[in-house]
Amino acid sequence: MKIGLFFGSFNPIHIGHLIIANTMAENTHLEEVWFVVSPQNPFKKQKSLLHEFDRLDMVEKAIQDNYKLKTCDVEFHLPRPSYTIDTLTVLQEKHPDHEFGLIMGGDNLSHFHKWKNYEQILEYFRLYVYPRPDSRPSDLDKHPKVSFVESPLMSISATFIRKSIKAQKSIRYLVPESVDLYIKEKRFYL
Ligand SMILES: Nc1ncnc2c1ncn2[C@@H]1O[C@H](COP(=O)(O)OP(=O)(O)OP(=O)(O)O)[C@@H](O)[C@H]1O
Ligand SMILES: O=C(O)c1ccc[n+]([C@@H]2O[C@H](COP(=O)([O-])O)[C@@H](O)[C@H]2O)c1
Repeated sequence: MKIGLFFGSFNPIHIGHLIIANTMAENTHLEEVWFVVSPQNPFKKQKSLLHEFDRLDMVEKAIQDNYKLKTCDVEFHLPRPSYTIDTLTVLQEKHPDHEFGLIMGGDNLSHFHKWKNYEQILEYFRLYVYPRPDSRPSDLDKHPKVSFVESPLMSISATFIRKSIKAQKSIRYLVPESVDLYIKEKRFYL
């Protein structure tokens, strides 16, 4: 099976992530998209980073009615910070029959040359990139293993959502209703 691995902090998951995952599942050869929740991005040190279990719960609530979308908590059991090459090695060993590709936003492609063993990732895995406003052009834009999936640009970010919650503003429509209710119930990001 062809699986797209969508790595992220998802702090919290928002409709941008869901549109990206669905676009990839519908418009590429990928048959399923797995949301791989990362406990700790090597480049991000955030005070407002929720526990990984809470972020995973929100992803589960957001994707429950779409059979092509799944969650993956493999990085919960791996050393921190979460280096993608190590996770890919573990996943490929666990699932030798699956063909994995990586899904990311254009902002992550611009910084991809700083990732651990990025050349090795590109040797073995295809990258499916969703364009993001203000992403800087990258030398990898035309790499044979990199495919841009053309789709409408979205300015939405988890940072904007966290700021809105702190400022007591509604985040209705920016996240699925189930996630909005859960954030309110748990008083996250206040
Ligand atoms: N609006 C968007 N357009 C394109 N890609 C996006 C968008 N939002 C998130 N992504 C991509 O989704 C993946 C996970 O992103 P992440 O969980 O960091 O969300 P974020 O909104 O960028 O969060 P934050 O604002 O906290 O940095 C990354 O590959 C990121 O590039
Ligand atoms: O492996 C690396 O060197 C590396 C460097 C930066 C980011 N990543 C991963 O990229 C994913 C996107 O992170 P984020 O926080 O932008 O959602 C997340 O899974 C990180 O662990 C991985």
